[in-house]
Amino acid sequence: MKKLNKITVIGVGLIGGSFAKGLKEANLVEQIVGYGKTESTLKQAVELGVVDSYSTDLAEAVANSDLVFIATPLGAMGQVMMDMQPHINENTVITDGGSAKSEVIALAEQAFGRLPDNFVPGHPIAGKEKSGVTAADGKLYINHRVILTPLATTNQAAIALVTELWQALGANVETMTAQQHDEIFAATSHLPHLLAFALVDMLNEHPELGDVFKYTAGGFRDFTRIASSDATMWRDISTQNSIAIVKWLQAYQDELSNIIKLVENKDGDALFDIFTSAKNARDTHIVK
Ligand SMILES: NC(=O)c1ccc[n+]([C@@H]2O[C@H](COP(=O)([O-])OP(=O)(O)OC[C@H]3O[C@@H](n4cnc5c(N)ncnc54)[C@H](O)[C@@H]3O)[C@@H](O)[C@H]2O)c1
Ligand SMILES: O=C(O)C(=O)C[C@]1(C(=O)O)C=C[C@@H](O)C=C1
Repeated sequence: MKKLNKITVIGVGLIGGSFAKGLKEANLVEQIVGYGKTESTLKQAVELGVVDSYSTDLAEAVANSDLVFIATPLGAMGQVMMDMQPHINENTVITDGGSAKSEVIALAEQAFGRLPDNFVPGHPIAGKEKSGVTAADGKLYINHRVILTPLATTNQAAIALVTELWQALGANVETMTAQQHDEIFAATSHLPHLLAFALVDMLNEHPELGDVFKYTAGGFRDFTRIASSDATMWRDISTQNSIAIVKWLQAYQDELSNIIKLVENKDGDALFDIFTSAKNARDTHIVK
């Protein structure tokens, strides 16, 4: 692809930093500028070679940018877009990396008065339980999906540019509606994170178990790695995608209620069928 002049990353943490670092490593942009809340983080981003420079002035950071990537926690995106709106050039493509999409689209409509044709909502399906610029990794997106949720009015050239950039980072880009996205990722990503947080919190709240974490092993570690994820990020996802998340939490509660009954009744055959069906599904679709 043609080398771009300037990209601005707002929120230079794990997701924004990995995007910037990957593009720098691929030598696809003349200048990547970081903007964020904390100047020390931005300085560190330059020192780590994640961005070329930074600005603490949003107007300066977005001026004449080819593309602005918003990678703050979801709860900060509405204000960021409002603050950015008076300064952004109408040819600048705007995209984001937020983990829930319908609310971001509604916030963009509010901030800009109408949804900008150059706004391409997105979500990389890659990450880790670590956050911050020190966790940024230019290879994070290789062989991972990126979901774009453009609207019928979204500019095709803007979609093409965002697609090309993600592909240059090694990602596989797919498109769906924001509603489909929020439903699917409530089930496959948001639900497991809430379950992991709930399990660790529950055991932590039972002092009668003593030093219970001392006795955890691989199974617990695998199940709960994501309970080390950032609390701000997951608070914002839970509140912005609450309807879909509640639906899937309730479905899980129903499944658990059924399993409780089967365990109480020592119904080994029914439990065996559930475990076999789950193992087959996981072995077929996930474990390669
Ligand atoms: N962590 C993951 O696994 C993952 C995966 C996919 C998408 N996401 C999404 O990406 C976004 C960023 O997540 P992350 O894991 O990179 O978080 P992070 O904490 O690593 O980075 C967020 C950055 O945003 C900055 N920031 C916070 N408020 C700001 C504000 N008001 N203005 C400017 N900068 C601000 C922080 O200082 C930090 O540098 C979130 O919306 C999250 O839902 C995260
Ligand atoms: O691998 C992890 O640690 C992640 O949490 C990444 C993960 C997920 O797989 O659910 C988490 C949230 C995102 O929005 C996308 C990806």
